[in-house]
Order: sequence, then C-alpha cells, then structure tokens
Amino acid sequence: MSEPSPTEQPPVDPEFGTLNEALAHFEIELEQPQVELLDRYREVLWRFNEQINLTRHTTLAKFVGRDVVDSLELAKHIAQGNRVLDVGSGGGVPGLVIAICRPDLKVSVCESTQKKAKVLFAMVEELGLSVPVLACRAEEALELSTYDTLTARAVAPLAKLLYWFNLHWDAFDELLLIKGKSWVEERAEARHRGFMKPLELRKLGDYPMLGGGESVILRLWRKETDEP
Ligand SMILES: C[S@@+](CC[C@H](N)C(=O)[O-])C[C@H]1O[C@@H](n2cnc3c(N)ncnc32)[C@H](O)[C@@H]1O
Repeated sequence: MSEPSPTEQPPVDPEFGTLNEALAHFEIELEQPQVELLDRYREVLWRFNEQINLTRHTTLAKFVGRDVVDSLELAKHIAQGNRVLDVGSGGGVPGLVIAICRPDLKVSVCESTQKKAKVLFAMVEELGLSVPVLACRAEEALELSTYDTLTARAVAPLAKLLYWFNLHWDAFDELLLIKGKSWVEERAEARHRGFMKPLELRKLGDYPMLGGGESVILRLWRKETDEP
C-alpha cells in the first residue's frame, strides 16, 4: 500500500516539556500563581479523564492551543466583575479556565450530566476554587439565579441553544459563544426557525484553531437593550 502524500498527513502538534513553555509558544502571559493553578487544573482534569471521558486534549499543545486559547479569547470580551454562567462545562472548559485566569469574575459552571457535574465538584474542591457547580440543565439554573454573561463551547448548535434560552433572557444579558466556521449555517438555521428575531448577533473576533480551521467568538443580546 502506498504512503499518504505529505499533504494528507495531519499536522503534527508541537511538543512541550512544561506548561510555561506551551503558554510562551502561544504568546499567553499569565501571573505565575495562575500558571501554577492552571497546571494543577490540567493535572486533575487528565487524572479524572482516565475514569470518565472529559477531554481529548491530553497534550500540553492541545490543552493550551485549544482549551486555554479558546477560554482566554472568550474572556477578553467579558466585562470586569461580571457574574458568568458557563453552560455545559464538561471538564471545565471554558468555565474553570476563565475562573482561574480572571479572578475578578464570579464564575459558576453548569453541567447536566450528573457524573460530569460530580467531577466538576471534585475538581473545584481539590483546586480550592470559589466556583459554584450547578448539576442541572442551564435552563433550570436560569430559573433560580441571574447572570450578566452566559458562555458555552461545543454544547449545541445555535438554534438549539436559542430554543433552550428563548424564555430565559430576563435572567442574563449576553450569550458569548465559541464556534467553528459552521456558525454561519447555524445562524441561518436559527433565523429560519425565528430565534434570531428578538436578538442581535455580533462576531467579536476570530483566530486560527490549532490543527487547522478557525474559531470565532459570537455575542448575542436582546435587540431592545444596548450591546453589553
Ligand atoms: C461536548 S461537551 C463540551 C464540554 C466543554 N464545554 C468543552 O468545550 O470541552 C457538552 C456538554 O454540555 C452538557 N450539556 C448539554 N446540554 C446542556 C444543558 N442544557 N445544560 C447544561 N449542560 C448541558 C453535556 O452534558 C456535555 O457535558
């Protein structure tokens, strides 16, 4: 059998010996106590990942190049001091990464799969983070508390998210999403289903994704209010 041509080879991730090296490669500057806490989070995440499927990003390159980069690109657009609810946190991305890197924010994480929520509780406790873990669907959490910002990565297509949150916009001001290039088709589907009518959407930025492709950060808010 012939070898695949070089153009068919998947790109090789860079290899790093330490989290500091990986952060430097991606030009991420954090205070040293935050780097140490982030590294402890990574260790705890990878340890729990041996028991329950939380992440496929089990190299320093992927952890930083995908999880930390996504979380910080999103966090750039969150105003100082905001109350944030990360929807469908899974293993804690972006919620726990943002809580570590932006201690000015009041981050809560929400996860509807009970096994994963249990792990989030354990991770938060082990790391000594002050992050409430809500073991329920985000729609239920929004009936109990209000937030400035909702965040989500890889939880559901836009139309589905907007369907879930349709009746809950009084409980938060903005929805910040990390999406891939399919966001344009997702917006078309959400428009087609009428979910975009009361909302504004702005693409806040884009950046290359490790391994190819592009990520975008989207903000949605209610038409009758100013952009948060
Ligand atoms: C594919 S994982 C993504 C996890 C994480 N955000 C990430 O990017 O690595 C999606 C998670 O969202 C959770 N989820 C789905 N619908 C939800 C909802 N309505 N409220 C809270 N969590 C939800 C699922 O249980 C799952 O753990």
